[in-house]
Amino acid sequence: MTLLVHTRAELAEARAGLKGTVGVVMTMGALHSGHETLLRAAREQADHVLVTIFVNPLQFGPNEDFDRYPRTLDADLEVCRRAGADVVFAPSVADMYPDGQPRVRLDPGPLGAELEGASRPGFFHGVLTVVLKLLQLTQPDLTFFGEKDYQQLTLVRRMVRDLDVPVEVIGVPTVREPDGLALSSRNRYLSEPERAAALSLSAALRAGARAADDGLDAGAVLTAAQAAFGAGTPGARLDYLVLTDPELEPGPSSGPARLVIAAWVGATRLIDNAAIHLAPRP
Ligand SMILES: Nc1ncnc2c1ncn2[C@@H]1O[C@H](COP(=O)(O)OP(=O)(O)OP(=O)(O)O)[C@@H](O)[C@H]1O
Ligand SMILES: CC(C)(CO)[C@@H](O)C(=O)[O-]
Ligand code: BAL
Repeated sequence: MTLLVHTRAELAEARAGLKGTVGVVMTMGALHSGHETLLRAAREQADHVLVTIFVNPLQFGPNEDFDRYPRTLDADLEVCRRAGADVVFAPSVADMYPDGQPRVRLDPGPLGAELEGASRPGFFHGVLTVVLKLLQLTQPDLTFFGEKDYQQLTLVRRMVRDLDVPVEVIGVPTVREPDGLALSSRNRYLSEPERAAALSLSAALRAGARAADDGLDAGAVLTAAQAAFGAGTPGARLDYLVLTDPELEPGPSSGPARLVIAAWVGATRLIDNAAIHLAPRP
């Protein structure tokens, strides 16, 4: 049985009833198979699964999609039930921020101003603040984050390490549509032609990974990825396409690397990333 709770008091009571290890999956709802994979990973690795569903106003910029973000609680509960979640915590904004917007917010450090943080100022302050609050409220042993939001996963890991938060962060590989598009709640915004244009992101990542597998160097990997992006169905506008090391520090010239991409498709901003293995330099 899946118990739905809305308030802190209800959550505290439900949490006290969970004996054994607890895995928490944080979401903004509009659940899809990517979320379901996180829930199933939690189901396998923890005795109990607690899901949070909260569209966090703190991480949205003034011109972003907070108001229009899909809210589909009934369908989300069905997904949670199917995946065997024990508790769903779906607070209101007033439940989460009873004193209004918090004046104290977590500083994500320099990486918080790069990539997603450069395009969405204040985004990671809002994300890390709500993640820490939800960790405090739910007290998990394990918490699961998708690699699709790779910079978010990296910063959550860093926060947990830097602030000694007693939880294990588990990264879950990106779930994709058969044609390569990374599942994302924002895919719901896409029209049919935009859906076709959105494939430019994953095509760029695939081309970059192929170039690295062929032994090409970092510069050529990036060039191959840019060319594949440009050759996709018109309609996607690149925000960034960057080759970094696995910690999102500036690009390595050999060994493990990460190709990260963000693009606008119409009014929708999508992100994706892939692991790249650069050949050893001669
Ligand atoms: N395709 C996916 N594969 C694996 N994990 C995912 C995928 N999509 C989302 N997640 C993870 O689910 C968690 C909740 O994400 P969220 O509710 O923001 O969904 P989303 O699809 O990323 O939404 P949005 O479209 O707003 O970015 C995050 O840890 C996120 O990385
Ligand atoms: C981690 C999160 C639930 C915080 O609001 C959100 O950023 C998300 O869904 O990835
Ligand atoms: N999926 C990460 C949360 C956000 O884009 O707002």
